[in-house]
Amino acid sequence: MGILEKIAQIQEELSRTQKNKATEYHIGLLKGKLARYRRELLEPAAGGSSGGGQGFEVAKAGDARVSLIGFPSVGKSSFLSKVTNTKSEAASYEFTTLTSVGGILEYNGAEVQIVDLPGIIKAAAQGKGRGRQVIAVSRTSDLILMVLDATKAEDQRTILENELESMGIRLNKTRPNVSIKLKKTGGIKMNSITPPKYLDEKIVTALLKDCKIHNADVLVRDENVTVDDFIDVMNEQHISYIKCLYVYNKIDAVSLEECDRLARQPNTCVMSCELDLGIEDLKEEIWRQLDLLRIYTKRRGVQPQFDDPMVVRNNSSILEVCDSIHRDMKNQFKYALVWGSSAKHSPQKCGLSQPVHDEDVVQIVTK
Ligand SMILES: Nc1nc2c(ncn2[C@@H]2O[C@H](COP(=O)(O)OP(=O)(O)OP(=O)(O)O)[C@@H](O)[C@H]2O)c(=O)[nH]1
Ligand SMILES: [K+]
Ligand SMILES: [Mg+2]
Repeated sequence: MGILEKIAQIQEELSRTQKNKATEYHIGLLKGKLARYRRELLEPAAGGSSGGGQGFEVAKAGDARVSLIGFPSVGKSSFLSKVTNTKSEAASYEFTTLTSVGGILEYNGAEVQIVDLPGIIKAAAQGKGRGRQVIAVSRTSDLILMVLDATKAEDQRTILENELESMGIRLNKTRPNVSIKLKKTGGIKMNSITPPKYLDEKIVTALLKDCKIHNADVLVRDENVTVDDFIDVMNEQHISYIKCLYVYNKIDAVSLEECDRLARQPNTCVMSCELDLGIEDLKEEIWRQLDLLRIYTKRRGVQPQFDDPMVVRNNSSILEVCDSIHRDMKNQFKYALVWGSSAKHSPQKCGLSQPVHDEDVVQIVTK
């Protein structure tokens, strides 16, 4: 039996197994097996390309990457052409775009790479259409824009979420707070801060043994960790936690009430590429979600260039600022002077580990 059939068989068994206390354990095991087969399916064949496909993937550029995921003809290419200088062909027929196309959106002095992708369809994760390549690219992004058609049925969003989910992408979720430490002997032990509500040592042991792990210390730091979360941590190398913003396009074609209803959902923006509605709000929301920091570097006695910030990721420190200036900078570093909200007094003298905030002014003093 091939992997696809095995997956189908487990999915079928899961769908006909009633969920209750008595079947909980069995369902957990089935899910563990499902994750294992999916992982096998996604592992690149020896000597083959790593999922992106030859010539499919665009090179990374800019300070962050945003991918456009959606069904055919929802307006992904129209959006790329609208917010960047790159033109991606848009047309009324499906699958107009057949490869990935990258463009740069300039916002608040940052360069955000927007990647337009072919439309994906149901069963993309099983190899239908360009689905797997598209999902492989989306895995490399900092934010997924799930582009939806405001005129289409509600289930488009769930179908896409399921496709991404089955390829190991977790949207708007943080990594479950569990650690698995492999050992040479001693069997499997589970410890926790407060007893987990949805996990016990029996299921944890069975899941690990199914993956040929017989000795490990499991530490559950969050009582709400589920069996699915635990399976994700077991398959960690294949799971990506990525932010997602849901974007309904074509609001020019729905009623005001419908538009209002869509816009009220969490993590959601609405727009019309055709009538140029909501585009500026969406750019602002993309900026907010990416959580980038603008740092103005200055030389001694010279005003910083406020129109040309250096952009670093959230949770960066002076070290990352140094690395962005020059690969060798940290070796010549003596101290930094910082003006702005991260400084206790202005300027504050600090070392490499000092965290920076958005719009800090930084002067690096070298040896
Ligand atoms: N009414 C309306 N039509 C739009 C809007 N944006 C795009 N369209 C139309 O929708 C059709 C598809 O647009 P594309 O940008 O090609 O969509 P896509 O998602 O890139 O499609 P594929 O590349 O085929 O997956 C085109 O005919 C566009 O003119 C909009 O805001 N409102
Ligand atoms: K199209
Ligand atoms: Mg397109």
